[in-house]
Amino acid sequence: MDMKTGETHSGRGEPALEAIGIGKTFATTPILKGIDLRIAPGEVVALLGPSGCGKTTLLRIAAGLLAPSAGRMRIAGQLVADGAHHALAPEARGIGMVFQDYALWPHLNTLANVAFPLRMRGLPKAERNKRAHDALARVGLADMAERFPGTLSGGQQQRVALARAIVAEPPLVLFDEPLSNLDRELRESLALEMGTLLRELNLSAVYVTHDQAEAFTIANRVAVMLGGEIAQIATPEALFSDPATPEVAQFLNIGALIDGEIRAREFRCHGRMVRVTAPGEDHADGPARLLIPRTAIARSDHGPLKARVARCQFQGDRYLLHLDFGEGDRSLVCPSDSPVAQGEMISLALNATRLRLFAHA
Ligand SMILES: Nc1ncnc2c1ncn2[C@@H]1O[C@H](COP(=O)(O)OP(=O)(O)OP(=O)(O)O)[C@@H](O)[C@H]1O
Repeated sequence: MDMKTGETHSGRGEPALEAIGIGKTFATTPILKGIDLRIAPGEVVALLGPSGCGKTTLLRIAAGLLAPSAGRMRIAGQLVADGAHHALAPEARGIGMVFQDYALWPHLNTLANVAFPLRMRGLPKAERNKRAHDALARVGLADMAERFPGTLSGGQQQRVALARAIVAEPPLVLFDEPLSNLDRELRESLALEMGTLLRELNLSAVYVTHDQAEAFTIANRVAVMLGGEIAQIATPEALFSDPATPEVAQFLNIGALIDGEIRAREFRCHGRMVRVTAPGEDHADGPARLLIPRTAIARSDHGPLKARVARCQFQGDRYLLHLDFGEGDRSLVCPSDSPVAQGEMISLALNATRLRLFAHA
């Protein structure tokens, strides 16, 4: 990278980010366990996972705020971390960052805030103002250059933060839960806006969030992180239709997971309320877990699947039946036009192609 202009000369055809076997141990506790991740130029990957799974730690390693204990990382082809011995300083990585709290300077106007990283790199004033104006125009704030952050809405401030992150045309932008401080409604509309903007700008980005809807709205691919590992990385649609493990299905709350066994190509659960032909390829006899996604069931008087109604919830335009399959699993719900008494058994039709079977390890 040219330290004066902040231009990154490493190849744009290289992956925006490449992590190979990244590990991180705090004291004696392994927090990241061999993370492999490759982000193509123009791709947005969300790191999605429960609190403590290591998302922020991985992001901080990419930013250069933490060194890994093991593994290598490249940004746009440039080696930025190699085990615990070599780590390029954050400011030498040429990346953009957007944080939870926007971190805008209250005493600088929008244009000066956006131009700030260029000022740090010693660009002449005319050049940095021109580039800051361009970045503001790209996020749709061309006419707000003179305004101060305190006079902007939360959404506008977030767009200023994005303009500042992209002003030096970084090969990679890191987002650390940028919408998590906002209330739900604003978060949803901003996620939609941010997703559209990231695609239009053709940015390469890592986007950390624990909000599934936000990850699905914003990212091309979502990496589900569980216990310091990437349990699965795929498009949102593929995660839902083909979760790699029961844990991924459970974290994404796709439907009910029922323990049982396969015998002669038939899955049965011990409570005997579920008995279906085992979906997919040949399965060996033995203990297994069946995933019944919410999208696989519908009420039907003569359906093959039986469930007990645990709760009937009135929702204004319909009822939502919370179902119990006899093992205390209440994660399946089914809409209904009419109320059903608690404890009543109902029949369900099944879309067998959507069922998923996991053999017990
Ligand atoms: N500097 C540190 N020293 C010791 N332990 C740490 C340090 N930083 C993080 N951890 C631990 O590493 C684990 C992962 O933290 P991390 O912040 O990466 O999780 P996260 O997935 O981003 O969670 P959240 O969504 O709550 O931010 C946690 O158990 C945390 O307590």
